Amino acid sequence: MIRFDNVSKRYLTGLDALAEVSFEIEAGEMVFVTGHSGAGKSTLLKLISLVERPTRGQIVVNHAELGRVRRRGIAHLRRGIGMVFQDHRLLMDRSVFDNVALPLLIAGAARDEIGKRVRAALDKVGLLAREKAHPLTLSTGEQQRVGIARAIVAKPPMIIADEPTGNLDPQLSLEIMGLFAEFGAVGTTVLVASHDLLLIKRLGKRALVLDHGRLVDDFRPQGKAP
Ligand SMILES: Nc1ncnc2c1ncn2[C@@H]1O[C@H](COP(=O)(O)OP(=O)(O)OP(=O)(O)O)[C@@H](O)[C@H]1O
Repeated sequence: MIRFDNVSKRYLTGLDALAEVSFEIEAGEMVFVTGHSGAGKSTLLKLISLVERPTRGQIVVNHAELGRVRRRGIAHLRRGIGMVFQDHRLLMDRSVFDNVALPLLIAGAARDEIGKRVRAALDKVGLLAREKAHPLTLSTGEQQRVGIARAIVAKPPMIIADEPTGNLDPQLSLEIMGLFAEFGAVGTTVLVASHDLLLIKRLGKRALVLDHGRLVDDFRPQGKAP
């Protein structure tokens, strides 16, 4: 779950990237955050993963109040969040398997456990047959799916994704978003930043709309009351 209470973020430049933003996302919900370029979408995700700290307000993520999380606690908090990026940030000199295994290696998982979990994650994104391949030999959509497998391999209670379909064509984008929706359906909280309104509409999910750092709409598809 994620809760923002009156959260504002002013960068050192003096720019208010977020202003008095409040919302709550329950465990297992899939929600989009959308808005124009520069509206504050990435900033909102960075506050959740503690890449940035808010100037004012309170944020609770997976029951942890972030204001109380000190530098030493950040790695622990991030283990509870699977992160997906537009540029997927894969290690190009490692195999698909090794890329997906990374979060488990960092967490100190046992070798046979790693094998089992990596294959389960690759199976979920439809890439089980490509575990030995190198990311450079995969299509852009496949690379993005490796990034998603890496994000879910340690079974985090939450996934956040920043423009995960930014480089993909409409059909692939829909497939990738469909994957995220599946994770939501099994109890994972999913928050996806996207400017693709058409795609968001097709998915029929809740959408937080930012405009110059302000939350101007919390759109819920019909039949899904708060
Ligand atoms: N580290 C920073 N220092 C100063 N200003 C920043 C910093 N990061 C972002 N900004 C500014 O804050 C505002 C919000 O940026 P943010 O990246 O959150 O928007 P966004 O909605 O994700 O945009 P886009 O869709 O273009 O990625 C923008 O005006 C941006 O220039």
